[in-house]
This record gives sequence, C-alpha cells and structure tokens, in this order.
Amino acid sequence: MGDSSADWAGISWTFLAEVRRRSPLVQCITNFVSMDLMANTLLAAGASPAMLHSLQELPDFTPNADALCVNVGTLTADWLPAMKLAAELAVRSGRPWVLDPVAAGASGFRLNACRALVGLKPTVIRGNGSEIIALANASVGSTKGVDSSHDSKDAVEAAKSLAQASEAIVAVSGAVDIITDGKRVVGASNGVPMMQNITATGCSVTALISAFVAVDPSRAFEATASALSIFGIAGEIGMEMAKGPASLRMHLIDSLYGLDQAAVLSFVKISSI
Ligand SMILES: Nc1ncnc2c1ncn2[C@@H]1O[C@H](COP(=O)(O)OP(=O)(O)O)[C@@H](O)[C@H]1O
Ligand SMILES: Cc1ncsc1CCOP(=O)(O)O
Ligand SMILES: [Mg+2]
Repeated sequence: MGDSSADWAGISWTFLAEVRRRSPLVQCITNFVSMDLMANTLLAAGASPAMLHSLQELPDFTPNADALCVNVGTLTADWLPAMKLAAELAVRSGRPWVLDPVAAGASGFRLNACRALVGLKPTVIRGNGSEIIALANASVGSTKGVDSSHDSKDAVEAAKSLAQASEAIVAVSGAVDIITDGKRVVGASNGVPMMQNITATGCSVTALISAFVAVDPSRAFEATASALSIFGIAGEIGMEMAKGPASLRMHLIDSLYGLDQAAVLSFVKISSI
C-alpha cells in the first residue's frame, strides 16, 4: 500500500522546483517520433536534454549526464548496443536511468531486447498497460503496437511482480497512472484523455520522470509519481485552451513551463491504491 499520509502535492512541487533550480542534464536515447516533443518537454520543465546515441561518444558523455532515458520505440539491431552500453555506464557512474519499453509485446525481438535492458538495472520502468503486462509475463501479443489495449488498472499485479523481479520502480500510465516499488502502490489521476491522441506523450512523460529522478535518485518512487502528476496537470491546464490534439501539444508545453506552486498544490491527485 502507498503512504496515505504523504504530502504528495508538496513533494511534487519540491521535485519540479528542484528540476528548475538545478536543470539536470538528461541523456535521451529515443525513437525518431519522440525526439522533438521529448526535448521540448524537458526544456519546459527546466531540464537540459541531449539526444546522443553514438556508441563512440557514450564513454565520454554518459557518466557526466545526471540521468539517462532509454526508449526502444523505433528499435533496430544496430541501436541496441548503444542502449546497453549507456545503461551500463549510467549504473557504473551511480546515475539513475529510466526505461520506456515501447510496444514491448509487439515482437520477440523487441521483447528480448527489453528484457535484456531490464536486466541492466533501470531505476524506473514506465510503460502503458499492455507494455508492462508483456514485460512482466514475457509474452508477445495482446498489444496494439505502441498503444495500449489494456486499462492501467489491469496491469497492477504485473507491475508489482515486475518491480519485485527487477528491483525497479514500475509505472503504468493511463487514466490513472499506477506507480509501485513492488510493495507500495499509488495512483496519480491527473491528465486528460486527449493526451493519448498526441504521439510521444508517453515517451515525454518517461523523460520527465528521468529529470525528476535525476534531482533525487534516492526517492525514485516519489519522483516518478510526482512527474506523472505534474505532466497530467500540464495537460489539464493546457486542455482549457486547446481545440484539439495539435493545440493541446502546444498548450501542454506552455502550461508545464508556466506551472506555479499554487496550481501544483491544488491540482495534484496522488493517493494510495
Ligand atoms: N484516459 C486518460 N485520461 C487522462 N490521462 C491519460 C489518459 N490516458 C493517458 N493519459 C496520460 O497520457 C500520457 C501518456 O500516457 P499513455 O498514452 O498511457 O502512454 P503511451 O503513449 O506510452 O501509450 C500520460 O501522462 C498519461 O497519464
Ligand atoms: C508512433 C510510434 N511508433 C514507434 S515509436 C512511436 C511513438 C510512441 O510514442 P508514445 O509511446 O509516447 O505514444
Ligand atoms: Mg509509449
């Protein structure tokens, strides 16, 4: 169970304020679809994104990044060695790293790659319901490509068992975002359904989790729940001005950039499950 007495609103604001104050450097090895929105999400939150994935420069660069985000969205065999080396370098340097197992159940190749990455000790794994179920059960199928065919609440047990097996914090996004360390489970219910109609919102919230974990790796559970809630709040405020997915994309980024303490303290919706 989660800690029902936690001051989640205060915790979430502290993480956002720390990201703005320290501007952590977040290395992203990500898919071609998400690079732009992910970098702009990190900048709007006050972090410093770098989309570097060349195997040759990882030994110089990765140990100096404050966090690493690895996303397998447009995976091919030639990208995998860089993802693995970057994860190893992050762990060796005591830096947190976060895995987004996009479409983990879409093929055996992708599932095996994701399982190998899980073995390299990610600090956090964030996926949608179908991705977390596929990873936890090591099963191909029951997915709709990069989109989920499961409600996040269908994946609570899968998330707990994946967290226990991997020793990572596991987050399942959806109408209610589920966050677990294998024992505690909390739900973050911010956000609007139209966020699903913008490609790379999932990838971008995973990058935001990386920035939040960067400023306090010892509180990865709290950082993950806070990042999901804050991104959802930016979506809620953005939706008040949006006419559809394209303008929501713009207003979400503007709202994340402009979020103030009063809005965070009144909008955060995180509670025990
Ligand atoms: N039905 C919903 N209501 C509110 N927010 C949602 C809903 N579905 C997804 N979100 C939010 O959209 C973002 C992307 O989540 P999701 O679509 O599950 O990821 P992915 O794009 O990886 O499948 C997350 O911040 C999540 O909280
Ligand atoms: C459409 C698409 N195809 C391969 S990666 C990708 C982006 C997926 O982004 P998200 O998981 O955030 O929806
Ligand atoms: Mg995704």
